[in-house]
Amino acid sequence: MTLWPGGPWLGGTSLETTNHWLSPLQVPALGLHVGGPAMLASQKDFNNAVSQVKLLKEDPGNEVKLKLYALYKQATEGPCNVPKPGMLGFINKTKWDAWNALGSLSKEAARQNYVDLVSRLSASSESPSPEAPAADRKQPESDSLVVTSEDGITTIRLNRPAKKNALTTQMYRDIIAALQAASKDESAITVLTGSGDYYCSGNDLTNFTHLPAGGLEEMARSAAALLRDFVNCFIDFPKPLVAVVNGPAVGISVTILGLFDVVYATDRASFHTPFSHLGQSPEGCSSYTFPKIMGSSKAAEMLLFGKKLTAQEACAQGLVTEVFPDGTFQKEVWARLKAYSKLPPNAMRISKQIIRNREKEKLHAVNAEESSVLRERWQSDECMNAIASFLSRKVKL
Ligand SMILES: CCCC/C=C/CC(=O)SCCNC(=O)CCNC(=O)[C@H](O)C(C)(C)COP(=O)(O)OP(=O)(O)OC[C@H]1O[C@@H](n2cnc3c(N)ncnc32)[C@H](O)[C@@H]1OP(=O)(O)O
Repeated sequence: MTLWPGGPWLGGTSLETTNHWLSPLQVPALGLHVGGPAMLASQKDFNNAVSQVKLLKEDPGNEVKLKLYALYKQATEGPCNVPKPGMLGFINKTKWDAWNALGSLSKEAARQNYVDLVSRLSASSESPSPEAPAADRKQPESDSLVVTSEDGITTIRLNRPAKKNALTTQMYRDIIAALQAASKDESAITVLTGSGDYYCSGNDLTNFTHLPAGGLEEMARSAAALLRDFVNCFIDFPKPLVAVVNGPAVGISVTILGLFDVVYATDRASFHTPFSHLGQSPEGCSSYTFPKIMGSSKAAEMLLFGKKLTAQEACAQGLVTEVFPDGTFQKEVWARLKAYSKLPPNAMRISKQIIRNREKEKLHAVNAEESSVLRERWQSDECMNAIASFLSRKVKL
């Protein structure tokens, strides 16, 4: 099926005509409503993305063009409220379905998703080769992250055991780079794990103490942008992604587990999302994935009240795939992963795509919204006081 046949309606499939992808109504003079949370893409970002689409070197394929179309319509006109085309207008109907599927997604979130999608397309069309061998991998900027590739498995290891593997700003950036490299390398499976007795104690709370020249507002803006980019990488990661949870997990290291394909945990692990205690709100798409995984009331107990789950409880709730005795955890898990890594990699990728793809746009929208809400939270007294209490050693979770 081609959704973009040559013809007056949509233009052809060649890249010279990509400026017609959005032309059922001809791209209007973009006099769009701008509003909503300030951190979402600006009108200018959106206009730039619309121009950038026309410069893509590779045709992104019909499925992606359909997404671009739907997001464009939602961003410029809001939810689909035009009558459904009849069966004979097959292309119109397919496009209508794509737009309609975005439901009540706000114009601002659609605009952000459009900008994110174009930026991902631009990045991938600029990448020099689809396969970056492990030897060419750019090593992380600091020792706090160690990336290795062996036996068909790329392992990203948080390596700051003295600080319970708390995530510094540089570590978020390094993880993003490591995931981007892993998505293109020869490995079949990618693993995230930690060094020492903790898996990860979440965001390094001292990240909030390095105030840039623009003050608190600028700090919150850039942290929200980093958070959004970080979580987007997990949403889009194309290969099987496995968390090897070697000890307690806190905050964002727990919430993103909903974006992993498999989660193995030692029986020493615990899972803690103390957002209210910290004056913060959920991220990592957990406001969407947790209720789906464990039901809304169990999710609320974790995300609103900060209930800490044992590994067995997390497994019973579906957040963890399997729990292993601590004494044999590493041996058992790695033996299993090595066996899985020998399975045909393309089949695993394609199966993951089928399982995850229809959720992706939703997850991007959730991520944009959560990041936007957190940007405000990080500037609140509740959050500032909680962080100050931790840093002055008055409170430990
Ligand atoms: C830009 C994107 C932002 C995304 C936002 C995400 C939100 C979150 O992730 S919220 C979760 C934030 N995490 C926490 O609140 C955990 C705070 N840490 C603790 O409560 C405790 O340290 C612990 C329960 C994790 C461990 O307690 P334990 O007694 O075993 O060890 P400690 O002596 O406290 O820790 C050793 C050492 O590590 C430092 N540290 C631990 N966690 C953090 C952290 N999250 N941020 C900064 N520093 C941390 C702790 O201060 C100790 O340091 P010193 O040895 O120098 O005192």
